[in-house]
Amino acid sequence: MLKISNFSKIYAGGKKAANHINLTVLAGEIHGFIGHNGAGKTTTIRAVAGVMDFEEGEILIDGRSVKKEPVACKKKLAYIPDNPDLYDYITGFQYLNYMADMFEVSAHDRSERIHRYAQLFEISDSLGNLISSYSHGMKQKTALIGALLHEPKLLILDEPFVGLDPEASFHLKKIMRELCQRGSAIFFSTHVLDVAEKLCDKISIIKNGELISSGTMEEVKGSSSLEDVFMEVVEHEQ
Ligand SMILES: Nc1ncnc2c1ncn2[C@@H]1O[C@H](COP(=O)(O)OP(=O)(O)OP(=O)(O)O)[C@@H](O)[C@H]1O
Repeated sequence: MLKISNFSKIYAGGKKAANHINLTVLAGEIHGFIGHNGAGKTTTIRAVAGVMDFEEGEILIDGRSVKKEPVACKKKLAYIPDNPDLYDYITGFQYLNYMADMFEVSAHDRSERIHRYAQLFEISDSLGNLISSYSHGMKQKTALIGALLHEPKLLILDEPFVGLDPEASFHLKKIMRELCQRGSAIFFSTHVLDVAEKLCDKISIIKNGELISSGTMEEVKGSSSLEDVFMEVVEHEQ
């Protein structure tokens, strides 16, 4: 579903934030992306989501190039940045209908999904209010619902659990598993290693723009904890 080949990114000013990254996420997989602050996670995620240009490499979504077929790729994916900026002066409900229109979600499906997810995330009563009145977590929940409305083939999340209350985190993990069971793929970054260890089928560790470990959870961590392996590779690998 997602194939990153030889991806490199050099920012204006010369910072090489990603260096020849190769990574594949198959349909039905939850793939966690971990690394220290400034390692290159957001850079990679933004390139995959098609919101940042890059000089070298190729990124394919369901076999189509994010560079050559950006619209076809965007139709298949949903992307939530680490700090989602929504439109302040519309209501949550208007925002969700706008997203549903963009992704051509039928009236029946949007109504059922908005209702179901809003109830799960306990924001049904706020959807009629302006987004400017929402807390950070409420904005995040609204962005999540908007991302889920068209059942994306690839869901890309940058630090999805930051700012969510424990109940919402629980529901999000369940939704992520269910989405993958229906054949979608998920690629997400996190600093919460316990969550990554429990939730992910595969894991990739990035350090200073280089992928230093990638594979199934068993391949990457063996019988150790993910935290121990992370500390070891981040401290000792080049
Ligand atoms: N727009 C930019 N211009 C120049 N350098 C940038 C830019 N964005 C990011 N960088 C640099 O690229 C490197 C990777 O940043 P990135 O945001 O991808 O890291 P990250 O792994 O997501 O970090 P964090 O866990 O702190 O969110 C960092 O050294 C950062 O300073």
